[in-house]
Amino acid sequence: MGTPGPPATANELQMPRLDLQFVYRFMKIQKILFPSWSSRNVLMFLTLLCVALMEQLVIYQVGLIPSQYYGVLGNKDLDGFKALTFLAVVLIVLNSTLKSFDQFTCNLLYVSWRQDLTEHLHRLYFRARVYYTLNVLRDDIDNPDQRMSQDVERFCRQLSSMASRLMVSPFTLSYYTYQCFQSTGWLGPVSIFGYFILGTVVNRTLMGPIVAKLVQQEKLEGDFRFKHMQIRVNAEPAAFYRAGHVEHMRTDRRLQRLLQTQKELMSKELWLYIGINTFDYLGSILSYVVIAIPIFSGVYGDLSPTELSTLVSKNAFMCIYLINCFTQLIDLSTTLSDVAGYTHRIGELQEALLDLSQKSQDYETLGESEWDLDKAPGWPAAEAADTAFLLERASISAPASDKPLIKDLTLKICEGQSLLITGNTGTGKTSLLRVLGGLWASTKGSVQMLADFGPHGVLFLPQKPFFTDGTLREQVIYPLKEIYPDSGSTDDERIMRFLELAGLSSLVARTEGLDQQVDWNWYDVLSPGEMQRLSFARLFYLQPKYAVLDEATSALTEEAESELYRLGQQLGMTFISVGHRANLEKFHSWLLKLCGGGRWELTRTKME
Ligand SMILES: Nc1ncnc2c1ncn2[C@@H]1O[C@H](COP(=O)(O)OP(=O)(O)OP(=O)(O)O)[C@@H](O)[C@H]1O
Repeated sequence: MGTPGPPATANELQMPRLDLQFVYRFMKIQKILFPSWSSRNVLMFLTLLCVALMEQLVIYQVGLIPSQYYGVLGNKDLDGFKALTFLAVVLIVLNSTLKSFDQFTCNLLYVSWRQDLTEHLHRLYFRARVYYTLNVLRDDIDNPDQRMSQDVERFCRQLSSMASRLMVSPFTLSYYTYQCFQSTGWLGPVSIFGYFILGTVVNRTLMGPIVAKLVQQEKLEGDFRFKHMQIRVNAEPAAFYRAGHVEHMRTDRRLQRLLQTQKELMSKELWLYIGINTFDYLGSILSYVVIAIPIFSGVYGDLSPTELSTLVSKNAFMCIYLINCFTQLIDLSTTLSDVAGYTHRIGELQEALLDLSQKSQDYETLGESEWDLDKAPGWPAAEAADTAFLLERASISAPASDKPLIKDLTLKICEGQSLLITGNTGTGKTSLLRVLGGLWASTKGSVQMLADFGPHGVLFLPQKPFFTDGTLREQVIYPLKEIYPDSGSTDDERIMRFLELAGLSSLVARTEGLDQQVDWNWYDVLSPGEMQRLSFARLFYLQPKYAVLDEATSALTEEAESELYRLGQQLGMTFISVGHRANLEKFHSWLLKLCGGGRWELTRTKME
């Protein structure tokens, strides 16, 4: 096993472009959006296609109406006029209904795509401990949260806005190419296609730098949001430091960087807009150029001026329609460059997540089901293991460091043989727990966890207490889900008893019961000592056989600390604790002292 470190990825060196990698990533995302032929999204996509085609048919009919008015008005045909007006009103109502339905289906498709893509990324992100590795140990993927929230949202929105225009284009293009060919021969379609290819090449060149800039802009957008998040989460310490001024300056600096990049993006987009508009307007005279060539080369030499102008008008109509189809596609260039930027950001994240979840599966022993109902407290426990951890000549280093924190540690942690880990700051106490918990791999030797995670197995209380959003009950039973075996009053009694034992009876009054939804952030309203007590209430409720505690009582008095450890012992827990106070020794059989530079000493303690 090697130390997990940031693997050197080619992504860091590559500028995101409109290239093959974009196509590859785009197709991979499409597989998530359209998982099978019978999927909901395919059905919605087909509905959208039908609506868009019907819309085109109706638009064509509406386009013919003005010329028919000339006929009925010229002939003073009142009945014809009434019938035509009725038809026009019906067609216009039909057209606006279809257009609105088109928009509605696009919006539904956007929501459905967003749901599928975000849920897919969530599945990978929350699998095993991928979220930890990605956020803490890898630095090549910036702001995964921004990618899963805003980037996915914008990608799906832009893609859905392109969808209906893009999907009808093969049909309209084929139809009008045929019509254009009928009226102008091969010259019309060939020159229009040539013009479109030229426009595409020019636009693609102009879009290249936009994609890279957009990716950079989204990164800075994520950094800016993160800064605000940092202030929000740390508002109290910041206020103690009177940090408003300095944080104002730093937050503004991030904003400036973001806005500067946005301006650069806009100036790059300016060139693309110039390209698109030039192409649009040049296209409108292209139809006359197409007609002019045979006229000046004498093909229509024998036609009278009237016949010639009729021919010109007919040909121009078909050419303009065909050119219009192409310009609509070219107009999508700005949207496409946005989609390409988001595709790269989401694609990079997806690749990193797949890579990490693949690796974590290789040495993953914890299945999600292990936190399920059948292992909850009060439920018949599976045969518990006598040994929790077995380390053989294990060496540990911090990520991306070759200096060992611990060298050649051989250790067996068995039931009833509690272990206290001490040592100076930075000697690797928490790192050892990270290796025991499977967050880090050892650099040498082997580390085995022989007991399961969870109730009746091993439970970790990290140095920073962790609380989820939700009720007091959800904090206590965490990370079990809502279902628990002794539901109703039996479970309530247990929770109340453990809260009382942890010295938190008053908290129940504050939250007005176990199941009252609170709208506060638990970190803001609980003192550090209360947070540690609540973590212990959780520990008592879950009753693991082995409790791994990382300075879990550092904010409490020695008496409170002893009391909580004593209760834990009475509940039959074996402790693996990191702590500094001599007071703790009496609850442990072994003392592992980390001396720095990889050295360690393992001795027996004098238990009470
Ligand atoms: N994610 C990380 N990336 C790189 N280095 C890290 C990381 N986490 C910890 N370290 C480094 O590893 C060393 C050991 O850290 P560790 O958290 O194990 O210390 P500790 O002994 O628990 O200290 P303390 O008593 O302050 O809690 C420290 O020098 C720390 O800076």
